[in-house]
Amino acid sequence: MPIVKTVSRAVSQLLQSSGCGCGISIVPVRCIGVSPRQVASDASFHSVSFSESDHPRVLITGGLGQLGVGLAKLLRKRFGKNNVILSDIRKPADNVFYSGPFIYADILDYKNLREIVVNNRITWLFHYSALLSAVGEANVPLARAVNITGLHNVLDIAAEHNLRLFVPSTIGAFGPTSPRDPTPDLCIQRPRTIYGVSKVHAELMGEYYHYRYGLDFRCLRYPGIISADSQPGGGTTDYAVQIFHDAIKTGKFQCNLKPDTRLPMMYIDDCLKATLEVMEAPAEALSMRTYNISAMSFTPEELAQEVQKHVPELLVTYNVDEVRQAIADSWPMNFDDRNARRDWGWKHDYDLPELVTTMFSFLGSDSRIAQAN
Ligand SMILES: NC(=O)c1ccc[n+]([C@@H]2O[C@H](COP(=O)([O-])OP(=O)(O)OC[C@H]3O[C@@H](n4cnc5c(N)ncnc54)[C@H](O)[C@@H]3O)[C@@H](O)[C@H]2O)c1
Ligand SMILES: C[C@@H](O)[C@H](N)C(=O)O
Repeated sequence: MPIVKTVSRAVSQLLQSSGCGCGISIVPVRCIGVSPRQVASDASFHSVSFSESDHPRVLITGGLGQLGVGLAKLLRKRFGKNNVILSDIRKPADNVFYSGPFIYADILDYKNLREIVVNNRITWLFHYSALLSAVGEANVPLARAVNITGLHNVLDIAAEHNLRLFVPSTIGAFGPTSPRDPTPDLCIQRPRTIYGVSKVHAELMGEYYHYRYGLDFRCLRYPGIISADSQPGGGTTDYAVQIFHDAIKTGKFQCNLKPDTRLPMMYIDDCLKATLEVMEAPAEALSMRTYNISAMSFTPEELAQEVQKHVPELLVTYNVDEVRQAIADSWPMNFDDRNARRDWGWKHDYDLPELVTTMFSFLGSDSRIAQAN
């Protein structure tokens, strides 16, 4: 394949001329600053860098989903509004459009993505575009394209332009043969969904690019994320957001998982805090490039009991969705995140009671069932 040949030629040229002390048999590939889609002749063109003291120039892909708008808000507070560009293939709501830079970016369009990175002098990329677990099973070809081909585009552009790259992984990157209670960082990963397979692929490709091309790849495996002001995009853990809306609007909630299905979960503020922290962590602190992060773990029954402390009238019934249940039954019940806590000081703020109180105060406790009826 021509690309492979070009890269290997470039690599051997570099090995001969760089004077970096790399041996041929055991290659410390961090010395090799060649990106996979870039020939050696224009490598120097991309070596233009910015002062270390500058704020990063950030691009978020797939930014109009459950997590991206909150991430943009957090990063804009830290780095300045105009240093953070939100992007997606969907049309943004007015409040999002007017809150800071927004741009159309289809991650399947390699040239367009590269143009955005170049024209905006992007230095950090948060790659949020994905099809989640349940919608992925409903459209495998699209999930494969977005989650795998899209990731390849992002990886190549990040390597080529020397970006720091964050790609989220998930509890869904584990499967029925993984230890489930708790699930450590390093263990068997044989997920049975296209979503999970694509996320294991992302973890491995990101780490490979890190060791092979020196890409500054960072990855967290998120639990199911719970947020008040954004809707989940078609996952297995969506019930844990929907229950709050239904409790307030109708006082009735039909859960699509069995009452005793235990899954790791996290409030969005903790998730976004961890994301910024791992991106800001000094490289020397990171003994790994992919970390589990954990906060709490509960079943639908336990969540319903906590919600009923705020809305005692809430009626919960169960109508199990076989696809989602099978997925949930293959996922971790508890996540072991000791490495994140040790390496870069990860610490969550929200346990189940604080999560539920915060969700209700956000959603407006005075609009609860009593008023809705
Ligand atoms: N929300 C969670 O509970 C959770 C948990 C673990 C991991 N994650 C990961 O975090 C990331 C963000 O999750 P989310 O919940 O915001 O997802 P989401 O499904 O809500 O949003 C994904 C976004 O990707 C966009 N997208 C789809 N195809 C695209 C394309 N071709 N080009 C550009 N954008 C495209 C969609 O328009 C959508 O806005 C994902 O990678 C997801 O796997 C999320
Ligand atoms: C867990 C996570 O990856 C997502 N919320 C899903 O259920 O698919």
